Amino acid sequence: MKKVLTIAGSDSCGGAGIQADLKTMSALGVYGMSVITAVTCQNTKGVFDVQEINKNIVGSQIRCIFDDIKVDAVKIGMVSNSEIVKTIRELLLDYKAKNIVVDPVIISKSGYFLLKPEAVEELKKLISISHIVTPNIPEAESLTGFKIEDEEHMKKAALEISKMGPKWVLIKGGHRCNDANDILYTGQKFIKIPGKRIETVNTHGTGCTLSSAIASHLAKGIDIEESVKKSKNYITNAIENSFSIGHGVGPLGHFIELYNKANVDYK
Ligand SMILES: Nc1ncnc2c1ncn2[C@@H]1O[C@H](COP(=O)(O)OP(=O)(O)OP(=O)(O)O)[C@@H](O)[C@H]1O
Ligand SMILES: Cc1ncc(CO)c(N)n1
Repeated sequence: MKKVLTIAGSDSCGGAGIQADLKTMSALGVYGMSVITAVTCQNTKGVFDVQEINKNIVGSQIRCIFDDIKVDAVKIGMVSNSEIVKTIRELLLDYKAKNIVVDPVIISKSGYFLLKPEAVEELKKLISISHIVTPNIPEAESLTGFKIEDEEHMKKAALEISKMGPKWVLIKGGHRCNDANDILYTGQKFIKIPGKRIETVNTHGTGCTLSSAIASHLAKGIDIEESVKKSKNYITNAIENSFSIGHGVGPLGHFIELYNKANVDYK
């Protein structure tokens, strides 16, 4: 069985972060492992408190895994502060980690800063060692410093972010209200990843789920373009099967049987 590591924050209500990552990996038939960078106190209404994990403990978790287990892909989500980001980058380089997917988590849907603003420069260095980076529109705006209002701007942002050194860039369009099209930049060309917009409030953890799905598909040896397309199918189905559990933004449905029944192109 392929083994995928998520390095991210814990979400107490289970919709995003480590919990969403592990649910996605199980649904896609890979073995999920975790390095926790922060514990967030979170529910469907928002993020209320955060305890960052000491960088030495983050480093120690990473060493425990790589010293013992062959890791087929790594997904990185919430990384909280510069010291944690630097520790992760240095160790992944030391261990020659492959198939690194960076979801550059900066701000939660509810508006809570999950990355200290001064850590953005360090985050760019982490992006430089990634196979693929998957910013949403606000994150792409923070990384590039310009406003993104249409697909041309998404392409311009992809070009700018590509100069930071990742092999591929996926700009996610979930924050635009008319469609759910994403733009993939291969370093040579743009590929439009079309998406149909689903009208629901229950979209907690969409970014975490998409990046974990990409890491899971890469781990299986699927090429990057196909991995992104299969993961887009997975996220669309998970949003279609999302549901309400509290008073706010509910989680996605990681139900592989509904995914298979939907007859989406997935092996
Ligand atoms: N309402 C929706 N209908 C269909 N697809 C959506 C919808 N919202 C988001 N998506 C898709 O979900 C994926 C994740 O994109 P999104 O922009 O929501 O990520 P995100 O903001 O990083 O998520 P989060 O920070 O909540 O984890 C993208 O492929 C996007 O197009
Ligand atoms: C722990 C965690 N990671 C990522 C997100 C996505 O915004 C979130 N809400 N919580």
